Amino acid sequence: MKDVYLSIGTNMGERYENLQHAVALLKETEGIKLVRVSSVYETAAVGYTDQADFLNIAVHLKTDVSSADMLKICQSIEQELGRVREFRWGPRIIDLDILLYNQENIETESLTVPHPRMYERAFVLVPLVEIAASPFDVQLQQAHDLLQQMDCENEGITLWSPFEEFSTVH
Ligand SMILES: Nc1ncnc2c1ncn2[C@@H]1O[C@H](COP(=O)(O)OP(=O)(O)OP(=O)(O)O)[C@@H](O)[C@H]1O
Ligand SMILES: Nc1nc2c(c(=O)[nH]1)N=C(CO)CN2
Repeated sequence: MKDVYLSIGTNMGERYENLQHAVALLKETEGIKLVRVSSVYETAAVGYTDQADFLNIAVHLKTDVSSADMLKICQSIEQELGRVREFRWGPRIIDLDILLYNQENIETESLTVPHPRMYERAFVLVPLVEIAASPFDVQLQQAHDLLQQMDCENEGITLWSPFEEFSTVH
């Protein structure tokens, strides 16, 4: 089975419930095994900054679903939760991004993996490194190294709910 890492973010409505809902839908999806969910982090908006703070998590999955189908699953969960795409980097009920897919480099019209902006985003790297499985995975090692070079306090990242609390709810 392939190791896949996703980033999930939300800054509209009941943010914590949105995360729980998205994780529950992933768990219910045939062919996906949920390995680990990170703690929940509250993070200041990056990119377009004049919007509410986000809650962000990372999840580790094992699956034989192809990367193209994984993207479709992410998009269908976004739709199920009622995401309306207003503008790039704007507020959203839920956003699921594929960070890493089995250490592969993927470049298609609809999918770029590793996610092109993940290595500059502390809101992605902090939860990802928390649940990172293998020290031998070059991409995860790179995430870890880059995070160490960042000053996370300046990035406005705080622990909102620890891993144990989140993972016992569902
Ligand atoms: N690794 C990836 N994970 C998810 N979507 C991706 C990825 N690579 C490319 N995409 C494409 O990006 C498109 C736009 O995604 P989305 O609306 O979530 O962007 P965004 O969240 O506003 O910005 P960002 O990509 O910087 O997080 C999707 O339709 C999808 O085809
Ligand atoms: N803190 C934070 N900022 C963001 C996020 C996010 O998930 N968290 N997602 C964005 C769209 O990709 C843009 N900015």
